[in-house]
Amino acid sequence: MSQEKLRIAIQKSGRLNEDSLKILKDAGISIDNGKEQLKASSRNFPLEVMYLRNGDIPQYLRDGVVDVAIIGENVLIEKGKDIIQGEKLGFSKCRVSLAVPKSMEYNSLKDLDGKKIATSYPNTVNEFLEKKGITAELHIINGSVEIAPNIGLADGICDIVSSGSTLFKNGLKEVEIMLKSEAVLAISPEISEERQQILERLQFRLKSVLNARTSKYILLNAPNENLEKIIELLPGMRSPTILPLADEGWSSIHTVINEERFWEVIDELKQNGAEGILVAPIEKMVL
Ligand SMILES: Nc1ncnc2c1ncn2[C@@H]1O[C@H](COP(=O)(O)OP(=O)(O)OP(=O)(O)O)[C@@H](O)[C@H]1O
Ligand SMILES: O=P(O)(O)OC[C@H]1O[C@H](OP(=O)(O)OP(=O)(O)O)[C@H](O)[C@@H]1O
Ligand SMILES: [Mg+2]
Repeated sequence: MSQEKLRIAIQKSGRLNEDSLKILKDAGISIDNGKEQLKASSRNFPLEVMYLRNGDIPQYLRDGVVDVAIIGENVLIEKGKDIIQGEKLGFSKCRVSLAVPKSMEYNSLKDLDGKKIATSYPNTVNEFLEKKGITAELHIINGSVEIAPNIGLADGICDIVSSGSTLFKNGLKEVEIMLKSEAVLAISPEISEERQQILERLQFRLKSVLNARTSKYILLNAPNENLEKIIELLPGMRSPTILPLADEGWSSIHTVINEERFWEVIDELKQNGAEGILVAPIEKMVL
């Protein structure tokens, strides 16, 4: 058996670190030591983990120093257009937006023409404004961007927004959403054939975890005369399992459903006489 290992970059500390390690753990990959060491190995999967700064990861992928990474999509858009983007991982959801002081009258992007914008995402802002025919002067800063208008450094900002509370606390309002982002798997264009095969095994596991995270196992009892209508509402993986109840005229229905879809159809299920509805989490889901 080959000794080859897939080298994955995970953010050393910050918003992506915990969820990245969690998704690997849920995929059955145990990583041996803490992140005090910058490198760690898995004992049950051919994976070597490198803990790096998120912002540095695109360069490591480009150089082929790491094969794959978990990184914010926004960072790939800013400085990793040549990096292959894989699965979206469903966490660290945010947007990259333009914001201005609450007191500024803002009607359209034209109001930013000739203005100063502070940001850590110069390429993203330039590309966005260029497409819209707006010219602005950029001030590139690496953190605490939201403070820039208050200290007279800029007229507006472009930064990450999630709950909006940082903007609010700094007296800013979000005026344009430039892009939406979440954590993604990023793949080096230099990945070797052998490591590509390990990557495919990793992707298969991650997909099973992601499918399971968004799905629920549901069980309910329903009167037989409404079975057809209920089955229509709950298509399941292939089709639902129907078992007769000891109580004549009733059946138990078992199926898998996307959680969002469940909330959409719950009222209709009840209207059709569904009772004793149980919703259970799924640990892995292989399609
Ligand atoms: N408030 C937020 N809510 C949700 N996701 C966020 C938020 N802020 C940042 N992110 C996402 O998490 C990623 C990492 O953000 P974080 O602030 O931890 O690192 P950083 O300081 O940008 O990078 P580095 O690791 O280079 O220090 C961002 O690129 C973005 O995709
Ligand atoms: O809309 P909100 O929920 O307030 O989130 C947005 C804030 O979160 C991020 O900063 P972070 O907390 O990661 O601090 P950092 O600047 O040290 O990276 C981002 O840079 C914004 O400032
Ligand atoms: Mg941050």
